[in-house]
Amino acid sequence: MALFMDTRLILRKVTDLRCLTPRRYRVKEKWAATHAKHPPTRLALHHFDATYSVQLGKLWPSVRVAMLSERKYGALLNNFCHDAVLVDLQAKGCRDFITNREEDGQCVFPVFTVNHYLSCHPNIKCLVFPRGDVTRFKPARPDAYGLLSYYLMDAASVLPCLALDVQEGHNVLDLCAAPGGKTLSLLQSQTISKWFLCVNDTSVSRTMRLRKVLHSYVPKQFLTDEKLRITSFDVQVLVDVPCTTDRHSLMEDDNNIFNKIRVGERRRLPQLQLELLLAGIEAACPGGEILYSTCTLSQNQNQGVVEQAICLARENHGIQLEAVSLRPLTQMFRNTFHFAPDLHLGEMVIPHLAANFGPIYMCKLKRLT
Ligand SMILES: C[S@@+](CC[C@H](N)C(=O)[O-])C[C@H]1O[C@@H](n2cnc3c(N)ncnc32)[C@H](O)[C@@H]1O
Repeated sequence: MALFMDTRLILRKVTDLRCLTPRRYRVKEKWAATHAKHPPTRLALHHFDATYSVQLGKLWPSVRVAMLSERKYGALLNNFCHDAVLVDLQAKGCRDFITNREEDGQCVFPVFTVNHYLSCHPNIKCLVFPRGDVTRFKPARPDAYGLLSYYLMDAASVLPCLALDVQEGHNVLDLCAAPGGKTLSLLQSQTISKWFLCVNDTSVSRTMRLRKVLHSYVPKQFLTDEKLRITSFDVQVLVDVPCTTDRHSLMEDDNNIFNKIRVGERRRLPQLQLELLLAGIEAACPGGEILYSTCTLSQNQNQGVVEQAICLARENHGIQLEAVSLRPLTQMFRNTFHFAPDLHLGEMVIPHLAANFGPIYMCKLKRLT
């Protein structure tokens, strides 16, 4: 017994790394200097409590609990990978929420409308654990060619790509593309060889991450200049703008937009979002479609930006736009995600403890002139 106690004592001492650090290198942590009195995560929570309790009313307490809990991921399957991970993941209890929707019950929309989104993206597969199951995915492993088998992302982030509805012959512009989750979803489409994709992002470091993601998941023959260009323009435009990234802001103090030194940047966000959406609208041809998306619950950054963009495009550029209903899409996935009820413009996945995805806001506009 005494021996056992001694061993435990020694172990505890060894795991306390301070005893392995020479005294002159030890740093005494200074709380006042190293820990902000009001960490950005707390500032974000105060801000969200003030604005979202008004905006979401009685929904806010449950959305708040979900946002402060561990988020749920989806595994976007990499169709270019040669390993049979789909069967493995299904054996673990996952299901592809896009094609396997039995538990979504009866659909109230005509079959042709519901199937429309899927007919264009039969290959996009995103696996999720069932409602209420918070099992984590293991990191993806490379196949014999070095391509990773799946990409972990908020499963709701696939919805803007489905909503964009890319078809053969389209030119696609992903205006704010890094680190590349949505680009990768778009590239999984069966018709990838029949359209051109242009991806753009201002941030050099994030564009490097985007390149790394693409090279880890997509074979070289699809990354040639004729198929994919990493810069900026055309018909279908995905405008996935920078926003207050509500979940990140609540959970991580690093790189947090609620940090006091970033107040100006945060206040300028709606203006930047408006400029990006207008750039996307101008880049689209008449008849083209623009998909605006964010990962915030904020009305100012969502419907507010879209309303202003519709107005300014008409007044300043003579461009007429109409909002395209995404209701068929939300009906399709209503048992996988929780959608905000009755938004007058666009649709929004709201976090819920049983399906802790989002927030993801999306609004589709069609350029008429
Ligand atoms: C929400 S993230 C995009 C996430 C990406 N679509 C994905 O699914 O992985 C927003 C991106 O917008 C980029 N960004 C910020 N200002 C921009 C600008 N003026 N033009 C283009 N991209 C911009 C940021 O660098 C950031 O990578």
